[in-house]
Amino acid sequence: MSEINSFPQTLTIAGTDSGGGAGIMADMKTMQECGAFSTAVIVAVTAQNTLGVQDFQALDPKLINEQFSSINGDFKIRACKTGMLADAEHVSIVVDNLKKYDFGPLVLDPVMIAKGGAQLLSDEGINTIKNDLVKLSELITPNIPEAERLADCEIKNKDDMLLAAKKIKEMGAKNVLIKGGHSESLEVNDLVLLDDESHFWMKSKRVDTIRTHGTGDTISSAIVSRLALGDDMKSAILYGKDFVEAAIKNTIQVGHGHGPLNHWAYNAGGNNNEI
Ligand SMILES: Nc1ncnc2c1ncn2[C@@H]1O[C@H](COP(=O)(O)OP(=O)(O)O)[C@@H](O)[C@H]1O
Ligand SMILES: Cc1ncc(COP(=O)(O)OP(=O)(O)O)c(N)n1
Repeated sequence: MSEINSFPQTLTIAGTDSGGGAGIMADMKTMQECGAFSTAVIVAVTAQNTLGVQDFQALDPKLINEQFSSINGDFKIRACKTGMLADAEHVSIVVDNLKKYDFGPLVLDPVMIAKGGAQLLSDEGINTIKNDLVKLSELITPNIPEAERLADCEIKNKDDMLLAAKKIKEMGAKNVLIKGGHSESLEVNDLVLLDDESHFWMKSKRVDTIRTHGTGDTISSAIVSRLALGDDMKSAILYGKDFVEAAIKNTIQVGHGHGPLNHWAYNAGGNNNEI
């Protein structure tokens, strides 16, 4: 007889996206495709579609604490991630619960601003992430504007990215992935700075599309899933990059704006990596 909770289980702590493309919705679709059973603590609810974020509200702290308790009381979570955390109070609630329960390695996706421009984390919330949450993370995955904010520097080229990654690692993150999707170049360069201070670049061709809603959620969730399945950090990150690349390349036509990714593509054999 198989043991209860032997199946790889993950947790996403984030906000919902009514449009289905980002946040907890993208996380759970990705985790499903990557072979993990996903659970979720909802921190905030957004009214959102591919055109932008129309409204959002963070949940009552008591209900957030109860969700953590419910998950801890029944499942064996092997790896977890955070996404949209709204404000300083909610970041602190998450920090307290991550200290209280063992949910395995944490991948911190420091979501700040959605592609449509909506601010999903207050300025105070950014400070609380820097002071209290970064040090709990096994991996932090900022995009370029988020890395600039965390490291308090401007990123104009690959040297700047490496400098920022080193500064963020000094804040207490074990491993750092700076995603290059927001650069101007025809090539997308993601930087990985590992625990042992070594670093490498993940290079891919920029796909000419506006359908990139939820790219950050998708790569971080694929990484979390692979960690839960037993991969080491480097293998999990490389897998995450392949997964998101396939999901961006194989566009699906949904919505009028920044459309969602194709989360089926990787398993359908959709990533022919030419570079
Ligand atoms: N147009 C694109 N073509 C190819 N890869 C992309 C593109 N946009 C983003 N990516 C990749 O998607 C992942 C998420 O990157 P990014 O968009 O920078 O993060 P976020 O969604 O958090 O803003 C990274 O691996 C990045 O290289
Ligand atoms: C609820 C929620 N969480 C996160 C995001 C941001 O997702 P991201 O992967 O950075 O993609 P964009 O929204 O920037 O396209 C979100 N929008 N909503």
